[in-house]
Parts: sequence; structure tokens; C-alpha cells
Amino acid sequence: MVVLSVPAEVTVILLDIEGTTTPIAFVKDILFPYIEDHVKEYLQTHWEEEECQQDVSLLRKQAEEDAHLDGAVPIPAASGDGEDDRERMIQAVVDNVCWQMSLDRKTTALKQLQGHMWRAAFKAGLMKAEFFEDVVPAVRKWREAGMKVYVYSSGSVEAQKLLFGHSTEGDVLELFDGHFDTKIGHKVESESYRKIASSIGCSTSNILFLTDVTVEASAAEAADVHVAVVVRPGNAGLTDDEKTYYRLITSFGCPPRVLPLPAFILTGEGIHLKIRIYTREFCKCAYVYFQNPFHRHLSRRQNLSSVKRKLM
Ligand SMILES: CSCCC(=O)C(=O)COP(=O)(O)O
Ligand SMILES: [Mg+2]
Repeated sequence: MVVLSVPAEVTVILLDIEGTTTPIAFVKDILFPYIEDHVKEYLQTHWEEEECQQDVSLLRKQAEEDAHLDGAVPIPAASGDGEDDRERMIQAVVDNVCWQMSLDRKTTALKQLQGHMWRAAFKAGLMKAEFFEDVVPAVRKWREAGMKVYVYSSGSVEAQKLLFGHSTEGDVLELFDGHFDTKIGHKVESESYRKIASSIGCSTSNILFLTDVTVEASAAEAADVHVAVVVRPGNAGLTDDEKTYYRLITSFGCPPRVLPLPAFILTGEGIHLKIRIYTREFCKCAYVYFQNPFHRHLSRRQNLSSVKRKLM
């Protein structure tokens, strides 16, 4: 196990869900099949409701944008009031949803409908969200240490709140200061992270983003957000370059030994060195060097040398 420091300037932890707080298996084996199994029945039951019609309109708009894609499923506008027309539209929405899900698309339209469908299942106690065992204790510790903790997931804010409000560990929603979804922008776009910082009222460099997806980490890093890639059982593998480049963590947990840290620590595995002595002054430059050992310019390396000298 390797101890990684978090720079003193970090005051906000931004968490991804799938593959970070929650096993991918829970999403792929429980949440998504629920949608595929129930989408037709859901549409038939709720079709006349305003919320359902808004979801369908958003899906139709998305389908228009997707028209050029291979296998895209169009959603026709209503052409009459008849039962046949309604059934034809419902079937088109079902096919569109299943097509999007087969590609694991993260469109706002799909995520909005999914969130509305999961609501009934969570509220009826049919599903309880799962978190890796280190997640809830670590979030509590971070908050005690004065950090703010936010969630940024492709899952809609409503779905996120259902998840954290109905988990195997009870209702832990109050542990989070706020939630962001793709309405603020996609997770692979740097601008989204700037907007999140602005919405929180901090600088991007005050944020540490934890995600399992390196494209998301890269987009966040380009916006000057600190990042660490989360390696969990069941996550997609990383390339050797990714393993070298990114800080990797396998747990949010703090090690049992209490260190005189400027902020707090995460644990992980990888090529990173272990710093035994921390001071607020040295922590940041060492962290920057470890995060990107091969690409930082000389002055960063000089910083590290001075850290090493002080540590020896
Ligand atoms: C309430 S999140 C449900 C999972 C989901 O729909 C999803 O797309 C997760 O994506 P993430 O950005 O959290 O990896
Ligand atoms: Mg994820």
C-alpha cells in the first residue's frame, strides 16, 4: 500500500459514482436491467403524464441529433390520437432506449428517463444502492476534516439522490454538499469542471476529482483540477501508460497510522513513492511530481529534489 498526499489547496472532493463509489456490477447487473425490463410497461403506465412526455420529447430531440449514427433508432412525432399511434411511439421509445443502453450512452435524455424509472423501484425498497465499504467512512472523515464533498456522475441528479438516499448503508444523502450531472456538461469536457468550480464557488485547483475513467480524469486535469484514478474490482483495465501517468487509488480509506498531514490521505498502489514526512509547504510540489512524473517541467523536479533533501 502506498500513501498519497492531497495538496493543501484541495478543499473539495468531487466523486464519480460507477466504478468509483459503486461497483460497476451494481449498475450493469441491477440498475440497467431494471430499465430494460420495465421501460415498456413504464411508458404505457405513465404516457399521459407531463413528466413522461417531457422525457419523450428530450429523447426525440436526442434521436434527431443521433440520426447519422449507425443503428440509430428514430422517435416519430405523434401523427394522430389513435391507440395504434401511441403504441407505435412507445415501441420506438423502447427501441431507442435499448439501443442507447446497448452502447452505454450517457445522454442527458436517457439518464433523465432512467432516473424517473428508478424512483419507484428505490422508493418501494426493490433496490438498494451499493457502495464500496471504504466509501461512507471516508466521506465522513473528509467532512470532519472540513472538506466539501460533491458528486459528479452521468447519472441524473435525481438518480444520484435516489442512490445515496436508499443504500445498503441507509440514507447517506446528507453527507454530500451537492450533485452535478451532464446538465452542466459532459464528463469528458474540461469546460464542465470549470462550470462546477464556478457553481461551488471555488477554483478548479481546489478540487480533487476521483474517477475510474481516464478520459474524464484527463478532461478534469486540463481544467487544472487535481485527479486520481480509482481502481476497483470489476473496473476496466488501464494501459501501462495510464498506470504510469495517473495517480491510482484502490480505496478511499485512510491508513490506520495517523500522519501529520496538511489535509488528509488516500491510499493506492502504483509506482508512487511514499513520503514519510509531510509539511504543508512540501506536500504540494511532491504531489505534482508524482502525479505526472515524466511530463512536468524542470522546476517541478527541482522542487522535488528539495523535498527529497529535506526528507533525508
Ligand atoms: C445514479 S448513477 C447511475 C449510474 C449511471 O447511470 C451512470 O451512467 C454512471 O455513470 P458515472 O458517471 O457515475 O460513471
Ligand atoms: Mg465512473
